[in-house]
Amino acid sequence: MIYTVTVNPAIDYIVQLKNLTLGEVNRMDYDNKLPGGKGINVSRILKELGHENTALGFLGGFTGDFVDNALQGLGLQTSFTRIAADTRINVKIKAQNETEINGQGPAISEAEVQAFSAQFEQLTPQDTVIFAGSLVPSLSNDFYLDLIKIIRSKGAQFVIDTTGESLLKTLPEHPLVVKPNNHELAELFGVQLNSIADIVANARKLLDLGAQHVLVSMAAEGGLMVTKDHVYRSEAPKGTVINSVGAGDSMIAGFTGTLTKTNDPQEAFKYGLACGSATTFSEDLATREKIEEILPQIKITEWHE
Ligand SMILES: Nc1ncnc2c1ncn2[C@@H]1O[C@H](COP(=O)(O)OP(=O)(O)OP(=O)(O)O)[C@@H](O)[C@H]1O
Ligand SMILES: O=P(O)(O)OC[C@@]1(O)O[C@H](CO)[C@@H](O)[C@@H]1O
Repeated sequence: MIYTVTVNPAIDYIVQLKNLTLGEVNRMDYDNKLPGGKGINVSRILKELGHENTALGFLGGFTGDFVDNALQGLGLQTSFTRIAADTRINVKIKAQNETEINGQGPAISEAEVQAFSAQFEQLTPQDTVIFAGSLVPSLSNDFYLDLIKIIRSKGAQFVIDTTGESLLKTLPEHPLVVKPNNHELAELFGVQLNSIADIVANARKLLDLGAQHVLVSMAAEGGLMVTKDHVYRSEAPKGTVINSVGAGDSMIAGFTGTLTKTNDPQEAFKYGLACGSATTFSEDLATREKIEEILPQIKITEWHE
């Protein structure tokens, strides 16, 4: 079973207007509320692809009820821990350009954390846990790492989509895959990445530090997969960009779902790329139909120095 963990879910409040003028009263042309949070997005794409999964995390208040109902409506399997405080609302403004205003997230009590963490005792070596998204301020920076240690003690795999020090700390526990984008990779090692060779050299550092597979996403430039013996590259298919929210989550879902099913990293990379682009070309997250439309356009080649 694949589990996704969204510690800090959200209602993604999508607001569309032609022009946003700061300091003025602006009127929306269109708005929509979607269940959001990176792990939840991963779960939604996994489900589209037919990979059985359960979404875990914390939900509270009327906003938490909204997210829960929306996920039930989508037919997602969930096991969220209820909390007293309200789940956050993240504002996504689509005007001349895209602006996101994400909430910090609710406080989570020690008892709520205990109830959540107890679920990890049931894991088996057949399970994979995907952590994605920010922590809430009341949790320690080692929250993911402590859970990862439990996961590894059960022989299960984990995937983590985070950045900076929080990512580096998890590498000795051998994540199945990590997926920084090229900017995050540069920041992680305090370097400038001026060429594919630079990106590959720094992605290799993540392998050396313990990651089993490294993907580097490069938005409209496509992506790279770096393994011990090979580097694969793909351009991104061309299309009209409608929504960039969730492209990275979709890539993680496509890659991890396919890898755990087929054990074929190249096939998994292909699905990851197709899911990322399919979401970019959709209003909400990609549907299976859109992913299947994009899949034949993905061409992976081996990259050599
Ligand atoms: N403009 C685009 N055109 C085509 N494909 C895209 C585009 N943007 C993203 N993708 C696809 O989605 C993948 C993931 O996107 P990106 O590199 O933006 O991840 P990210 O920075 O984690 O995204 P986000 O945080 O916005 O979800 C890319 O590797 C690419 O395959
Ligand atoms: O604040 P975080 O947890 O880093 O990111 C949360 C978020 O921006 O990520 C998703 C897109 O990747 C959205 O659904 C959600 O609002």
